Amino acid sequence: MAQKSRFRPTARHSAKKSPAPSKRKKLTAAEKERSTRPLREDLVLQACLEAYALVRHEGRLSDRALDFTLRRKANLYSSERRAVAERVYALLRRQRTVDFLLSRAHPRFETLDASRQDVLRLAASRMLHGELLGDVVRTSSLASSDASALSALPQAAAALEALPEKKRFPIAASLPDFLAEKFLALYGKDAARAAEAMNERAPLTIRANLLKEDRDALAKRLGAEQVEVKPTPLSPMGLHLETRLNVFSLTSFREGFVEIQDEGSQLLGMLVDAPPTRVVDACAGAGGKTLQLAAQMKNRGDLHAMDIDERRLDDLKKRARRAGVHNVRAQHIPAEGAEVDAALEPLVGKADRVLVDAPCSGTGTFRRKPDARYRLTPEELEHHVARQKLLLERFSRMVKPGGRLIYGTCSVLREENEAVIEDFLSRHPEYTVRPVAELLGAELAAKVGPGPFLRIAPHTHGTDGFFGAVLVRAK
Ligand SMILES: C[S@@+](CC[C@H](N)C(=O)[O-])C[C@H]1O[C@@H](n2cnc3c(N)ncnc32)[C@H](O)[C@@H]1O
Repeated sequence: MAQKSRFRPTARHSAKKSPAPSKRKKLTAAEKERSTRPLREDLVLQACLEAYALVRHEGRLSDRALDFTLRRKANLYSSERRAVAERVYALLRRQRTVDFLLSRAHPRFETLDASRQDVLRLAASRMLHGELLGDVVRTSSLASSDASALSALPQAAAALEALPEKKRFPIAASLPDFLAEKFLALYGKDAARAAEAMNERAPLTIRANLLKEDRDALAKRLGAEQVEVKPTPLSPMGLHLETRLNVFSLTSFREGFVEIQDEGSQLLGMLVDAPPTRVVDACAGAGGKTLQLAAQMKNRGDLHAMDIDERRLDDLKKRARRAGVHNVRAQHIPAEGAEVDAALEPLVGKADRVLVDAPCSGTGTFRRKPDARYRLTPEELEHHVARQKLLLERFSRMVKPGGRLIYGTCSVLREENEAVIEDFLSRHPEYTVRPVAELLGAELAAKVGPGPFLRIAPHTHGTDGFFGAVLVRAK
């Protein structure tokens, strides 16, 4: 990034991807007027500052901070709420770049108070995303010395470009140094492209609930709700929403025809290929994949959904009810100690499939959680890896002879993926790798790419980053 072209005026945030109002629903005269009205920039700025400060200075998660702020700002119109979310996310994605540029462009940036710095950060980020200097200055309530710093951003960007690659890349990609190193090692000459794609806005993707109808029927149903969709290129049950809207407000959602799920997550779910017998989803969370597995099982057999987080399991139960899923048994399990063994004992050696969708660094989902990268530390990554190895070991005990163990993460890092599998196989000669191509079918396998594992990422597949491995236990 940080080529001078970044400062060329390109599409504006809301102008670029806002749905055509007429496509969505018939607007009342008042709504029509509001949707075409210019943003009340002072209110938008206040809301951006509040949400951003909650993330940057108080360590809140970005989605929660935005939710919290926007709930309190009930007077904002939907176009303004969208602008707040887009601007805050855009800045979080480019935070390190923006800070570097401002520290070059503004002689006293580091000594300014936090809120003045944040006003400047938001303004610089908008320029970085293609808005015009004049528009940004006019709508940003900047002190005049701060406004002139913005006009020095292109020179600061040139200074960034002139840095040696090892220094430039982490700043340009807006990644912590240790992660940037890992990206370079993993992707080599494609590292910049990989990081760029992780800094793009993610598509809004849904999965058709195949217990009710297939994706073509769902696309028609959504069309009747004035929602434009496009089939996902890889998953046969996915649709990208072309219109930005609140999915929860759709009748199709409330009636259980739709689940929000990234296309990559759907592909990982497909690897389970769950028969209608006994299946365990060991880290089920709120059930994104559990519901997909229930559909694979045609709502028959026993699907054991386990997690240590009771609240997520409560969500799972609600989602299962909405989706018309009847074969799930949600089980809250302890995280550690002898009680874990006792909780799993009845299923030891009994499951045809065990999915371990392990907690991970989330490096594959940075486009949705742009602040996550700044929280991740090398120590935390080590902790994730140790836990992944432990969980794979622990839950593998439930796989019956001839059954399959499916391991997945939403990380792109080898230490959380291939290395965890290698470690497991070194201690378990009774398991062999089943190449994912055999489960996905020739056509899809060709699109997903070579190798025994599922390894997808935003820059290569347009999905979130996911890893999946299928291990078969000898009979
Ligand atoms: C990647 S998330 C799962 C996402 C979920 N499968 C989905 O598709 O929506 C990992 C989950 O592992 C759970 N977890 C963490 N430690 C665990 C443990 N010791 N045993 C079981 N689950 C655990 C977390 O609570 C979290 O819900």
